[in-house]
Amino acid sequence: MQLSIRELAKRYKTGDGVSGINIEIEKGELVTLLGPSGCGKTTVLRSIGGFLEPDSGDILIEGQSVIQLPPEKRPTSMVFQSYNLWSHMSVYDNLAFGLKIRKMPKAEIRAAVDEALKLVRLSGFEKKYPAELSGGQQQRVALARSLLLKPAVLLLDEPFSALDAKLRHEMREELREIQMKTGLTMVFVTHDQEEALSLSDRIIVMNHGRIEQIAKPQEIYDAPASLYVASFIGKMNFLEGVAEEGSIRIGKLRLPNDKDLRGRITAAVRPEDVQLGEQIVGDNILPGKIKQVMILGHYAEVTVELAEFGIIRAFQSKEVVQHMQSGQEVGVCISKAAGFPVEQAKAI
Ligand SMILES: Nc1ncnc2c1ncn2[C@@H]1O[C@H](COP(=O)(O)OP(=O)(O)OP(=O)(O)O)[C@@H](O)[C@H]1O
Repeated sequence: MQLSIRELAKRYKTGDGVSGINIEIEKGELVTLLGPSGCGKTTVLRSIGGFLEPDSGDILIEGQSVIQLPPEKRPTSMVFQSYNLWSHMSVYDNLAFGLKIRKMPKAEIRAAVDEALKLVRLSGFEKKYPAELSGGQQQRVALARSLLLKPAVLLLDEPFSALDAKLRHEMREELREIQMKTGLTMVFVTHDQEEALSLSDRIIVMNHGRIEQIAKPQEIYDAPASLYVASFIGKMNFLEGVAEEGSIRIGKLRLPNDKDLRGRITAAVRPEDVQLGEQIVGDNILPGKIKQVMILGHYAEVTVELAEFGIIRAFQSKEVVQHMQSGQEVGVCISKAAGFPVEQAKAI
């Protein structure tokens, strides 16, 4: 394993912190720590980088414990949201600095800086100063500076959150390219679920200082491990239901139940698993009334008020909703639901 985190715990004086953190990351993986503000992502990342001393637990990189080492002795490098470039130094000097300290010969430094700038698409920017660069360019320089140090694990703390949406998208793609070219292991912190879903090999979803789920993006989306993950990732409907052996009941609808759950549950239903039709009576149909139809490119988001269950949202193709309008009665079918114990709703 490239990076192993074992039973990491850190409690601040305020009582906040993280506990029971166990993570195994393979070489070349890009893993994101995802969760809302205050859930403990930065605490985990800083512990890996050595900027923060955990109360207990161990961190191993390439099989060696690094827990006793200061940040500069660890085989890690951190990219911060705020870039942290030296404003009085040119791009070249910002990049060369760490290598000069390591006493690398001048010619080698030049070659390494050239290569790093090429990787972040900033060849020719050597003589510029940080103030002459855009936010995205400054972040690319910061990234190049970290890459130059050839860390075993690159740590990225919300590196793109200061950038506008378009640039953020571009930077994600560039980071993915860099990962493919270098095969570098990366741990990326974000509170943006879209960023995590589009970037990661695996996502670690955190909540209140604990890990809720570690899985590939598709699995996190299709099979959330808890109601919290279900509510945090993607759009989701929540309906009251009852779980029995082999089935989940939502009113008169019966859906397969693949979990060992019984009794009252909260059923989570993705909008793409809701179908609308003109037929409003039937065994597998819940009656409802359309509240709103919103066309978004090739599909439409339709909001329906169900007689017994309140609001449900459905993603439909544009063709299906062509003749639908607000106030119209519709039949609602659900093809798939995941049940969660009702108590989990309190933990969100
Ligand atoms: N130095 C500190 N002293 C006391 N409490 C702290 C300290 N640093 C963090 N905390 C608290 O610990 C919890 C976890 O913080 P952390 O910064 O790890 O969360 P985060 O998920 O990275 O949040 P954000 O996305 O806002 O950076 C929060 O409740 C925070 O207020």
